[in-house]
Amino acid sequence: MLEFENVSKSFWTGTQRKVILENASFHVERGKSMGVLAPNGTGKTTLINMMAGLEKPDEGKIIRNGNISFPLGFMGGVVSNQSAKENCRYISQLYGLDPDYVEAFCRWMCELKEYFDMPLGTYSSGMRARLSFALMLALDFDMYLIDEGMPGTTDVNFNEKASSILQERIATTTIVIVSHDPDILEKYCRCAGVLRDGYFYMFDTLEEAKSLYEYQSKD
Ligand SMILES: Nc1ncnc2c1ncn2[C@@H]1O[C@H](COP(=O)(O)OP(=O)(O)OP(=O)(O)O)[C@@H](O)[C@H]1O
Repeated sequence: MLEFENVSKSFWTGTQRKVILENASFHVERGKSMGVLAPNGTGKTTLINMMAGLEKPDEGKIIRNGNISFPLGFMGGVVSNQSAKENCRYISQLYGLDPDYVEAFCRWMCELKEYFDMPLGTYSSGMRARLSFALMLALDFDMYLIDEGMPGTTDVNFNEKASSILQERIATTTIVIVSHDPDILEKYCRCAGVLRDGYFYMFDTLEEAKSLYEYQSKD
């Protein structure tokens, strides 16, 4: 469903090469949700962006089959001077979905009240995070890409609602979560990888990935 074949990626900072991935090969199977453990600053966002097709590898191939989401938190498609209602209806049309359904789902999910009809420019970062998450769930993807677990919202009700919807979705879709925190992966993932210093190690179970990650973290 998603396959990395000998993928390499690095950034030139002006003084050195920051290596994100060195010749990495792994795949995500349909129905087998995957976690990736990676310390902060090592390339979580870059990896998720490559999975979403937003960032290209320097070398190697990324094969994407099925309907893969944009990364949770990615707000590239929304327009700040328009309301959540207008954005939801517009984006639903781009994906060929019923605008009434997408609007109703997001209105229920994010609990933005009157702000749902006000421009996004008036939202707090938590409100934007809630809208982004609701939109992602409304758009019915085969695979959901999530950077660092749940959105950065302190709204306990929303987090509980979002977490239970995501749990339900696991039965019919595939989720990829990249995080520095093994506890975040626990609830959702059936297999996991570890990314560190450009090397990607894939394991059949989260337990094995955690053992390596925790061992490496002792250094
Ligand atoms: N366009 C770029 N040019 C140069 N360096 C970049 C670029 N994009 C990312 N980097 C660097 O690559 C490294 C990995 O960045 P990335 O955002 O993917 O990591 P991350 O694990 O998601 O980080 P964090 O945990 O801080 O969210 C960082 O050192 C970052 O500064």
